[in-house]
Amino acid sequence: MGDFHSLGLSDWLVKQCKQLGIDKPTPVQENCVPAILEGRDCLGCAKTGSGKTAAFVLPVLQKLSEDPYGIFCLVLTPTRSLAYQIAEQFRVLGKPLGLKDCIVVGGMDMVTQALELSKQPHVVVATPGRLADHVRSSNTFSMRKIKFLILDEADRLLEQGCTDFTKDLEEILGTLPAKRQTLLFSATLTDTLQELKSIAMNKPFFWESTSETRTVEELDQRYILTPEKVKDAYLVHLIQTFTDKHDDWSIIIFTNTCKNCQILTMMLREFNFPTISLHSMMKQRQRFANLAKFKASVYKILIATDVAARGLDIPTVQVVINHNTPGLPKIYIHRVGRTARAGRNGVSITLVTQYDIHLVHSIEEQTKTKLTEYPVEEKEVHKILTQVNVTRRECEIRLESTDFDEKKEINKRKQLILEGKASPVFLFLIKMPQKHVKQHIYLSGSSIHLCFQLGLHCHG
Ligand SMILES: Nc1ncnc2c1ncn2[C@@H]1O[C@H](COP(=O)(O)OP(=O)(O)OP(=O)(O)O)[C@@H](O)[C@H]1O
Repeated sequence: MGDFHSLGLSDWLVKQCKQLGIDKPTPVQENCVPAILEGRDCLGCAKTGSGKTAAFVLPVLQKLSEDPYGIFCLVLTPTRSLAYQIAEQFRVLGKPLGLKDCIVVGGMDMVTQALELSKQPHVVVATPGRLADHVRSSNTFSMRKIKFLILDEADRLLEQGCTDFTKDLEEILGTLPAKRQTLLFSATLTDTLQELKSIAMNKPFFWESTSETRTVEELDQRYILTPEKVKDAYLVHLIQTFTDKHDDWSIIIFTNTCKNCQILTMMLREFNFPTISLHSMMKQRQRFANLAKFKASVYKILIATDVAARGLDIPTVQVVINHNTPGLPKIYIHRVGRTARAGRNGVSITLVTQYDIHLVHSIEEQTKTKLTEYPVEEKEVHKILTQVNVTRRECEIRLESTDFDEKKEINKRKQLILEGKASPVFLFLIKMPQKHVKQHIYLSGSSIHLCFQLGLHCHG
């Protein structure tokens, strides 16, 4: 393996890498950096935690230093926290350049962002929805001269999942010059490869790690077979044993819904575990604050939905627990990839019910790895079973007495509006005094819909 000089990077960049403890290029960097410096489009598919971010940040900074102007590079990424993380890498590695960056994500003030965009930053890191909003509503910035378009977690950006980015992407792509370099990176590219190839203009350089397995060797992948009703007791037991043995470990627990995330957080706190949550029903500032506290190890346990499954780079995370078995192997790959990063060791434990066994089989098939059983003293789990289940029930009741479900309903409506499926001028919410009845006045264009909502059911 060569060094960063031999890839064609300048002294100042090599020095910056050294300062970050990055001495030798990883295979994805070794292969993609020279191709990008040559001016080629690039598709890079490498395992989680293998340094894909620097594989695009370094050549972009090199080119930027040769001809600095704004806006030089646009990076698109599916989640807000990832946008901040990528911008941070640009900022740190590009410090000697006096790099100006701008982060454009939802949940933050649009006017401030518009102002920053108008100052022509060198690099814009954005989530597609919010950037498309700016493209539609503002003419104070131009991306007509960008040299680089980067899609990080490219397969997620291009797939048509619950958050469908394709419309926003089309809008953004329409404002970019045809002559540019397009770089696409992910740990799971193959599904959408054809689509990705058609987005890249030049004949792209394609690099995929040759390893047989899709997950890293340093990751010890385990499962626990458990009936649904005993899951939480296993979870509490696992955390107890990990925290008894290790002071400096952080744990990420993935679960399937925002509500479950909230309930598990409340429940683990009842057991005095320093727990914090991250999900899409939280305000953006709260999400950042929680993530920062977790990164700083103020809280050792993060309970998250898949909003945190991709890209997050937190070196202290030693354990990933899947409270539910992911339905798609690629979600599994990204989730467990939050540990065992950059050559470190890590453990993942997936709680599997009898209904999920087929999911484990398809995960094993895709990752080309066999999950092994995690040994647990069942007697210990049974000792805490009743206490755990009662605590969970209490937390559920406590959550029901808050406006959590109502917020969910409002978020759903906002999403519909954003997707253009409803186009209200305003959305008013009036709370009725009765315990379970809420009245929503909902102005859609010129017509007013009065929705009475009973619990979760909306009759409008
Ligand atoms: N050449 C290197 N040597 C050592 N560490 C590195 C090197 N390049 C990057 N790193 C570090 O490795 C960690 C993981 O890098 P990065 O977040 O870019 O991974 P990734 O491949 O994008 O993972 P994911 O697919 O999960 O997003 C980071 O902390 C980064 O600073």
